[in-house]
Formats: sequence, structure tokens, C-alpha cells
Amino acid sequence: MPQPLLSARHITRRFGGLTAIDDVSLDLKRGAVHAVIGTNGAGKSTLVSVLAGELAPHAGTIFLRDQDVTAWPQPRRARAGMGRSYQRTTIFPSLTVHENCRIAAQARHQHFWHWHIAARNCRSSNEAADHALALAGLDSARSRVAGLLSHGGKRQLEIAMSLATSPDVLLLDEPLAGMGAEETGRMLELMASLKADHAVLLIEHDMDAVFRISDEITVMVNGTVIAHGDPQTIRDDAQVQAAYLGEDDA
Ligand SMILES: Nc1ncnc2c1ncn2[C@@H]1O[C@H](COP(=O)(O)OP(=O)(O)OP(=O)(O)O)[C@@H](O)[C@H]1O
Repeated sequence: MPQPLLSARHITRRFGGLTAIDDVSLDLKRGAVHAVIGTNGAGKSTLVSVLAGELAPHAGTIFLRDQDVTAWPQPRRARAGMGRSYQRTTIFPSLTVHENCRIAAQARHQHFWHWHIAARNCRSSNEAADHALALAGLDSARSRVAGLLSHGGKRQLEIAMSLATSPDVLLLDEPLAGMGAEETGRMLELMASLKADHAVLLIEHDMDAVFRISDEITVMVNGTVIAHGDPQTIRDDAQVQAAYLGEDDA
């Protein structure tokens, strides 16, 4: 069994009187897609934000490899190898696809005393952007204006921007939202190809996609984990069926 790249232990996060996530633990391993599913408001996005370092937990510990990163802010976690994509697209629409990736790459590849160097002259950022575009299958679109890409293309670019920071861990928040069947198929192929070198956390409402792509699934209801296991275990779990999966999904 490979050691987890990321381990979250007993994470709790409250918003005022609401406990959005309550004592949640999970592991992300290289070579595996770990999906977190649950009804609206179950706490999935909050969990991603806590793992990424955008929200501090009220309790619990997060380890990246063997290092306790619980107190690290988001930029430090990103430099240490955590990449994330967001529910809403966060690209720079007037820049080209390559420029978007190059800017993302600078966050990890450029030393702080090099910020005065124009991004286009920074070789390591350019190389990281090239590599990310190749991984994400966007090589041929490198010179296109990002805002003119299809919806699926923009989501693909978001993942490429995340890859440009050379992450080991990828936190993907609803990467398939709003996609048609063809775009979904392409994105699932991309995820399958990325998991060899990455630990992938997938938040997704498309259950067909989740059950096709995932190696492990964690099910959340009202901030707590009610089940965890491989897709077949989750399909067969009576509590999951009652709480979440409809008859069509189970
Ligand atoms: N910044 C915030 N302030 C107050 N409450 C919040 C905040 N962010 C999330 N919540 C609440 O925490 C709970 C969990 O929200 P979260 O967005 O994590 O759920 P989710 O499972 O990602 O839902 P969805 O599938 O709809 O995206 C919800 O009740 C939500 O209203």
C-alpha cells in the first residue's frame, strides 16, 4: 500500500454555529483518484478549502508527505506541491492559454527576488507552462485567447494552470460542472492520465463519472463522513443508498 501524499486527520471547521465539516479524515495517495461525494451543503468545498490552506480548521491536522502543514497558508502549501481548481473558472480571459499557464507557473518556479523579470523571459516558468499544456492536452491551443475557449476548454486550462505549479496533489472541485458528454469524456481521460503521477481529490456531482474514475470514494452528509471505500463498497452500502444515492445510481 503506498504511503499517502496527503493525510487529513479529524478535521473540523465551523461557520458561526454551523459545523460545516465535523471530524473528517481522509488520505490521498499517488496513483489514485479519491472522490468526495455528498448532497449540496455536505461540506465538500469547505473540506477542499481547508486542505488547500484557504480556510483554517478549528480542529484536526493535515500532513503533506510527513510534514504537518496545518498552519501553513495556501501559497506555502502550493509551493510544497498542492494544486487546486475551483468550482468557478478562474482564468485570465484576455491572455492566451500559454500566458495563463506561465503566470500560474511563476507562483512556484520563480524565486521571489526575480519578480521584476518579465514572465515571458523566465525560462523555468515557460518550460513548466509547456509541460502543463502537454499534460493537459492543450498544446495545440497554446496561442488561443483563453476567454474564447469552449467551457470544457476553460476547465481544461484551469487544470493545466494547476499542473504548471508542478503539484503532487491535485484538488479538483467540480471539474465536470456544465460539461457535455464529449467534454466530460475528454476530462475523464485527462484525469485518468494524471493519476499515475498525482494524488487526486475529486469533488463531483456527476455520479456516473465518479463511479467510472474513482479508486476510493468518501461520502459526506451534513459535514460528517458516513462511508468510505472502493466504488463497489459504496454502491452496496445501505446507509449511502438511503442517504444519498437514488435507485438509479445504486
Ligand atoms: N463562508 C461561509 N460562511 C458561512 N457558511 C458557509 C461558508 N461556506 C460554506 N458555508 C456553509 O457550510 C456548509 C457546507 O458548505 P459547502 O459549500 O462546503 O458544501 P458542499 O458540499 O461543497 O456543497 P455544494 O455541493 O452545493 O457545493 C453549508 O451549509 C454552507 O452554507
